Amino acid sequence: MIKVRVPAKVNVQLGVGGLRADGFHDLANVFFAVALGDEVTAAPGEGVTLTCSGPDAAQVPLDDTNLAARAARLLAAHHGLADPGVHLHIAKAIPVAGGMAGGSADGAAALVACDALWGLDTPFENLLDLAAELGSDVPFALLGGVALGRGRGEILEALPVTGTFHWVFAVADGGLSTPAVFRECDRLREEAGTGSGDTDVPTPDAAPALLAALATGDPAALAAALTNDLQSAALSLRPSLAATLAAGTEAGAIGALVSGSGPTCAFLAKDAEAAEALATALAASGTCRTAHATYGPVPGAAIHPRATES
Ligand SMILES: C[C@@](CO)(OP(=O)(O)O)[C@H](O)COP(=O)(O)OP(=O)(O)OC[C@H]1O[C@@H](n2ccc(N)nc2=O)[C@H](O)[C@@H]1O
Ligand SMILES: Nc1ncnc2c1ncn2[C@@H]1O[C@H](COP(=O)(O)OP(=O)(O)O)[C@@H](O)[C@H]1O
Repeated sequence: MIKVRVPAKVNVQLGVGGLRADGFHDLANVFFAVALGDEVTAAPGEGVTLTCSGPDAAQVPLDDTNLAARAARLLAAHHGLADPGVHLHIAKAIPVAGGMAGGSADGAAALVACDALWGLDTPFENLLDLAAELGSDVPFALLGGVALGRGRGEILEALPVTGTFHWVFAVADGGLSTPAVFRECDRLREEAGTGSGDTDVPTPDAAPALLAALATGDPAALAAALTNDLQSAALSLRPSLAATLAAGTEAGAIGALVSGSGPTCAFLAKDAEAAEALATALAASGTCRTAHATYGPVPGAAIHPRATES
């Protein structure tokens, strides 16, 4: 049995370019991996089967659309395995459809777990290519740390970072659909008269102040540099998130933004103690379902050394 831990992400910068002909947007996506994560276990089985546990398990599809199952089948096909056998179990802690790339994390974890279970020893570069076939966010879940994602987010460059940053995530009731939030971003741009195509919208790039804040490990500077071009679209589709962001700021967060396509809201705290107090205040604020204190950056999908047996 192989157990893999995999992190969720927050986008500390999400610069969104225009809509491309292939339906994706070019991004300057600065991913940041946090300790809040899922665990995916791979055990010998017949065919590809799946179970899921955790408070949000009922919202996770257990059919072939699940990114963990798709990852197992893609890896098997890559190696020409005609009859792959694995039972995957997802212990789900990452909010579902929350803008924290939980499905992508499980896809990355399943690639690593099945690779080990089946003794394939696939080179990391090939795993990254398979991950990009599964989804724009999946390669980062393999890499972890902090990275700039270009293209649709799949072309990664690891970024230098110093120290540990402390975060709180306020989990909303219900999710938001990623394609719907990108569509709303395009609609708001059209409405503002700026155009939404890739010839109208400038190609985004990582902000120098953000890169410096990460490299020097300065939480106040990172807080000041947090940006998300999808935030107004997420707020447009879910206006109640404004109250969540305000509650976190009033409770002492030094920075606040919607995580990716939302609706989870992310708050930066000055230290671990401040993060715990902020999570308690947010959970009691009535503006979210629950709140978790966590930290990062942490590594990408990795086999848990003490949970592996043959
Ligand atoms: C917005 C982000 C920010 O990291 O994550 P979430 O907040 O959803 O976790 C990502 O770009 C989500 O990546 P991911 O969830 O892997 O998306 P994919 O499966 O590749 O694409 C789903 C759909 O989202 C839209 N999409 C995604 C990526 C991108 N660069 N441009 C897009 O327009 C497209 O409509 C696409 O059909
Ligand atoms: N392993 C998985 N965990 C969660 N959702 C999954 C998974 N595989 C596929 N999905 C589907 O992907 C959708 C987006 O989920 P998720 O990746 O959690 O959110 P987001 O795209 O906001 O980061 C879910 O609503 C669900 O239908």
